[in-house]
Formats: sequence, C-alpha cells, structure tokens
Amino acid sequence: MKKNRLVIVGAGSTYTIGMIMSLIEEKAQFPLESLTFYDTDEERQAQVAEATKVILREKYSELKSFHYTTSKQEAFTNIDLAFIQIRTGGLAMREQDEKIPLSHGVVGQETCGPGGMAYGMRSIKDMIELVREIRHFAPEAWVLNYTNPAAIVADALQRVFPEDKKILNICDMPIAIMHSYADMLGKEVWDLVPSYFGLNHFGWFTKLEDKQGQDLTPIIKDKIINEGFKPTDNEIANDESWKKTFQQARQMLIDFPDFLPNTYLQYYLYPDQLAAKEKMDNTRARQVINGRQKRVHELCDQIIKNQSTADADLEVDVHGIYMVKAAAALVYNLNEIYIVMVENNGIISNIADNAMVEVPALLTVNGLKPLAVGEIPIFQKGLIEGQLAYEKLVVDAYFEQSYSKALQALTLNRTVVNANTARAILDDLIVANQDYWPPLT
Ligand SMILES: NC(=O)c1ccc[n+]([C@@H]2O[C@H](COP(=O)([O-])OP(=O)(O)OC[C@H]3O[C@@H](n4cnc5c(N)ncnc54)[C@H](O)[C@@H]3O)[C@@H](O)[C@H]2O)c1
Ligand SMILES: O=P(O)(O)OC[C@H]1O[C@H](O[C@H]2[C@H](O)[C@@H](O)[C@@H](O)O[C@@H]2CO)[C@H](O)[C@@H](O)[C@@H]1O
Ligand SMILES: [Mn+2]
Repeated sequence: MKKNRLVIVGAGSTYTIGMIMSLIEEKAQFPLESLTFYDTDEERQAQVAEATKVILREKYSELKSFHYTTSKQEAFTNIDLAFIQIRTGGLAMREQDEKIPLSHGVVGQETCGPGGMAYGMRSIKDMIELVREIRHFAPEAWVLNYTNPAAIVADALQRVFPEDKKILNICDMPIAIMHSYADMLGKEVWDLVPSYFGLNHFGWFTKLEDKQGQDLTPIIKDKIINEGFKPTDNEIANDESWKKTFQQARQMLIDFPDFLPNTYLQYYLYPDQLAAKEKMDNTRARQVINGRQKRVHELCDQIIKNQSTADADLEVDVHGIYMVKAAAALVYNLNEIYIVMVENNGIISNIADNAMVEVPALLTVNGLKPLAVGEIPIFQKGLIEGQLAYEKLVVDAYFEQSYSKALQALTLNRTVVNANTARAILDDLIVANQDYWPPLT
C-alpha cells in the first residue's frame, strides 16, 4: 500500500492533537510516509508539535519523518495531501464576530449570520494564497479544506480555481449528527448511509439507511421526538453549549417534520430566541478559549514536560477520523460515500448550477462523484436560495470590494433581515476587521 506524505496547515489548531490520534487510529488504512506541520504562528505550532513528537514516538514508531516549519516551500514540497484548518484572526477575532452582532440584538455565531460573513471575508485571502502556494509546490496534491466558514471559502476557491478537481471542502457536522443517530439506534456510525442535501451548515437528512438498505429514518424521528437528542461524539458530548444545540433539533423536527435538520439551522429558524440566550461576556469564542484551547494547551504542556503520554487524556474524535477516512477514500479509490461540498451543476435540480451544495458523493481517485438529489421541496428551496444569495453576495463583496454587496448580503441573511440593523452591524465589523478585510467602497 502506497504511503502518504501529509502536511497539516494551521497545525497550531486546537484540532491537531485529535487529528494526530485519528492518524494513529487509522494508520493501517491510511499509512503515512511523512508528516509535516505548517503554521504562521511559530510558537503556537511548536507547542503542539513538540507534544506530537512524543505521541508519535510512543504510538507511531513506523512514521520515520515528522517535522514542523513556517516555510511554505519546505511544507508544501513533496506532499500528497494537505489538510487545511486555519483561523485567520484567531479566536480573538471570533469573539468580535460574535459580540458585534449581539450588541445589535442579532445572533453572534462563528459561521452563521454577520459573524460568518466577517470570518469569511478574513478567510478568503489566506485560503487563496495557501492553495496557490500548494499548487506551486505540489500541483497534484489533494487539498482537504475544513477551514470555516466552509460555504464561503468553498465558493471563493471555486471561483479562483474552477478547474482544480483536487480541492475537497468538507465539514464534520453531518457525521457528528450521524454519530448521535447511530448511538440512539445502537449501531456504528460508519454503518449508516445518509441521503442529505443543502448548503454547508444549512441542510437536511432526508433518509438514513443501514448497509442492508433498511430505512431507519422513522425510528430516528420517533426517538428524537420522544426521547430528545444529544451529542455523543466524545469531543462534544459533555459540552453544555453543544447539548443545548442538539436539544433544539427536537423542536425543529416538531415544527418541520419532513426532514432531519442540521443543528446549525437553529440560528436561521429561531434567530431571536438564540440571540436572547447569548451572553455578551461569554459567547462561544470565550467558552472555547477557556475550554478546548486551554485543555489542549495544558495537555501539550503535560506531554512535553513528562516526555510521555502516560496519564494524558488522548482520544480520537469523529472530526479527525472523518477527515482521515475521506483522505483514504480519495487516495485509495475506495468509492465510499461522504457528505461534501461540490458545485451543484444539477445535483439539486431546482436550484442554481453554481451553488456550492453539500451532498453525499463517492470519493474516488479521480475526484468526487456526487449522487443526484433531484427536486427539493419549496420550503427548503426558499430557505436555501436566500442563504445562497447571501453567501454569493459575501464573496462578491470581497472580490469587488463592495460595501453595497456586503450590505445586501447582511440584509438578506435570516438572522438580520432589517436593513438598518444590517448597516449598523456592517459598519462595526468594518472597523473591527480593518487589518483583515479589503477596503469596501
Ligand atoms: N469544517 C468543519 O466542520 C470544521 C470543524 C472543526 C474546525 N473547523 C475549522 O478549523 C479551523 C481551526 O479551528 P481552531 O478552533 O482549532 O482554530 P485555532 O485558532 O486554534 O487554530 C488555527 C491555526 O491556524 C493558524 N493560522 C492562521 N492563519 C494561518 C495561515 N494563513 N496559514 C497557516 N496557519 C494559519 C493559527 O496560527 C492557528 O494555529 C477553523 O477554521 C475552524 O472553523 C472546521
Ligand atoms: O464552537 P466550537 O468551536 O466548539 O465548534 C465549532 C465547530 O462545530 C462543528 O464541529 C464540531 C464537530 O461537529 C464535532 O464532531 C466535534 O469534533 O466538535 C466540533 C466542535 O467542537 C462544525 O462542523 C465546525 O464547522 C465548527 O467549526
Ligand atoms: Mn462544519
């Protein structure tokens, strides 16, 4: 079996240690020849990398080459795959993305609403630059991107690299939700076969079957209505914010029983209720800074100090496993189904061809082979088209440096709606993002 040369871009991420554990868990199915870390923040990366050295020494002795660098040339030369997980502006800017809308009474969220727009306009520039550099040094490498807001990033990349069939934009939310379905059913998550459509963080499961073709959807719906819904992937199972988010899926199913919702739809279907629950001094970014980020940094310090993983709380999570399995499917032509982002081109027959939709696709060595969805009902079509127009306008606003497109985008977003509110939020976001956004005129 051919071994893989992988670079993780944004290796200082809070997700990297989980990814390393997943690479170890999957080493028989996705063996590595070399692993390289790349990040712009030398110190942040070094902490994760030095802990990774210890983990690899203990648990992946077959891996002969691991190093970390801040040189793009060194990182991207001689690679087969790049996983990209950057956060332009860091968690500090995420906090601004959440607080500014909230100060105007609007949902403050990482990828939804004005926060998603702000983050998107920051991510696009770095993502284009990174893909350009990767293509310069490694024209044939697979690029797996899960940098957020994935919908906006995917649209921007599609515009700049339309012929590049080796960029895969992928999100772990559908699989995390399927993890909960599987636990409710007493089944393995990898044994569920999803039918799904939508945009990233804006979609629905229409059906879940097992590998024998049995339709499990009615059982899942019944269980959610009667027993509620909770996160079960160990990364989020005990997180209060994620527990509330999963609980809200029950209400969505009661209100709109046709399909099983992606949890992110809560921000668009109940925006006032969600905004009312948020606290200015404790938005999600603050919780992550004091929670996941602190935990990961303490874990790394402990491993580095002890030069051992003994007593270290190291677990795989569905996020890492999903990305690694998807990479294996591409490299080894496994023809397995993953929910991914891809240009529509008739997959959903009654929405625009140039939408970046999120749907099941076979992953093959020759790229993605999306499965046809066909016509979608008018309610979901209406919601998707509004959100799609918002996403397209954000990307237009970035490339055209257009204030009016940005204002149109925010006004269209279901979390905002009112043009006066949209303008007030936009003006505050422009000030906060002056070091990142292009000037809007
Ligand atoms: N698509 C999904 O489902 C999914 C799931 C989980 C996380 N994510 C995304 O993964 C990313 C990482 O999240 P996190 O919370 O761990 O963030 P983080 O801030 O902890 O880590 C991001 C890392 O990227 C680095 N970075 C920033 N700009 C860079 C650039 N231009 N080049 C190289 N490195 C750069 C930072 O220095 C940092 O070390 C985010 O975009 C997040 O939204 C996506
Ligand atoms: O608010 P955060 O930073 O905790 O989460 C934001 C991300 O949420 C989703 O990812 C989940 C993932 O679904 C789950 O499997 C597990 O790994 O936790 C992640 C959250 O910590 C979402 O899909 C991402 O796009 C968000 O970045
Ligand atoms: Mn996601």
